[in-house]
Amino acid sequence: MPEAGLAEAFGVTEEARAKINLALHVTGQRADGYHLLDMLVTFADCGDRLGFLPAQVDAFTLSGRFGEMLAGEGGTNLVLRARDLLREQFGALAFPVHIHLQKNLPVASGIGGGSADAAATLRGLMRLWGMSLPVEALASLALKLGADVPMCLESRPLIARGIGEEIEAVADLPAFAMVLANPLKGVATPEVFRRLTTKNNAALSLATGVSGSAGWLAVIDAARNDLEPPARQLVPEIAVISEMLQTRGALLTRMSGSGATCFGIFANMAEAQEAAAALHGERPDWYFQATETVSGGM
Ligand SMILES: C[C@](O)(CO)[C@H](O)COP(=O)(O)OP(=O)(O)OC[C@H]1O[C@@H](n2ccc(N)nc2=O)[C@H](O)[C@@H]1O
Ligand SMILES: Nc1ncnc2c1ncn2[C@@H]1O[C@H](COP(=O)(O)OP(=O)(O)OP(=O)(O)O)[C@@H](O)[C@H]1O
Repeated sequence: MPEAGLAEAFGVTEEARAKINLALHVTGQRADGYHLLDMLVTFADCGDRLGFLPAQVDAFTLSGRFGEMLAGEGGTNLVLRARDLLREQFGALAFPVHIHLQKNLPVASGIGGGSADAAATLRGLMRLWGMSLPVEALASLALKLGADVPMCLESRPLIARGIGEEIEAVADLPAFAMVLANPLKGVATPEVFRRLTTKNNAALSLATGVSGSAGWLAVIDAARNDLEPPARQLVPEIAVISEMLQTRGALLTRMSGSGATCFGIFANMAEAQEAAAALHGERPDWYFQATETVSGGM
């Protein structure tokens, strides 16, 4: 469904922006097996889109380049899990709803598509149902849906610690011109964590007073994604696609989340768009998307 169509057909619409882990350090492990992380995160101005409409009975429909991939998953879709969890809070006042998901982001790709969809569902349904939850209650409900969901509720530049629930906004992170690149091989997050050999790495080092794109680029460049080496073992195409981004002029490339999506930061949007078009020409069967990330002062 085209964007205008979604807005016309559904009274309430929400964007589910792609989450980009600019840096991800694994700093420890909790007793329950979850890993402690220290992350610098931003969000792209591209993503999935959701529409919400009152209905006689609950309904869920899908469209978009990757919609088919989720068609057989029924009630396990994070959108429906988010709806059901929120409904438990509001009871009979949470009337039946038709939710439409335009799935534009690759699935299981390290840019938090499912988490962003779940967060957008929480936001959209609270608007449709005309209800809200206290901030802490909403954050803990989000965390039940996945470690990335609390930060996707924010969808602006932030530092996240713990397993992602300790969130601090980063007001001075600038927007970046970026290309997202994915070889369309899904990566199972637990498998990447399982392959980690070192779990007590140094925390992120963020000097105070960093400013401007060049300053932040240097900070990001000095950091890492500790999940990248184990993900590269699982998906050799990650090395290939990173090199393709560099060859097309990226100033910095890195993998996001547990992969396999890699991002390249470019000097400006014109260069990012040109690179994405050239990369698409090289590998039309892969995913390349030029995008501008949101700035902290949005
Ligand atoms: C890698 C990140 O994408 C970084 O933003 C997230 O930490 C993963 O977030 P997510 O996809 O929402 O992850 P969840 O659905 O909560 O967890 C999936 C699985 O990944 C592993 N997992 C996840 C997060 C974490 N901090 N430590 C882990 O070990 C666990 O085996 C967990 O069962
Ligand atoms: N709405 C949804 N969109 C994408 N995946 C979903 C959705 N609902 C359930 N899933 C399931 O969740 C799993 C993870 O998908 P998702 O796209 O969120 O991964 P990811 O981008 O690697 O996330 P993260 O960066 O948070 O690790 C997939 O295996 C998929 O089957």
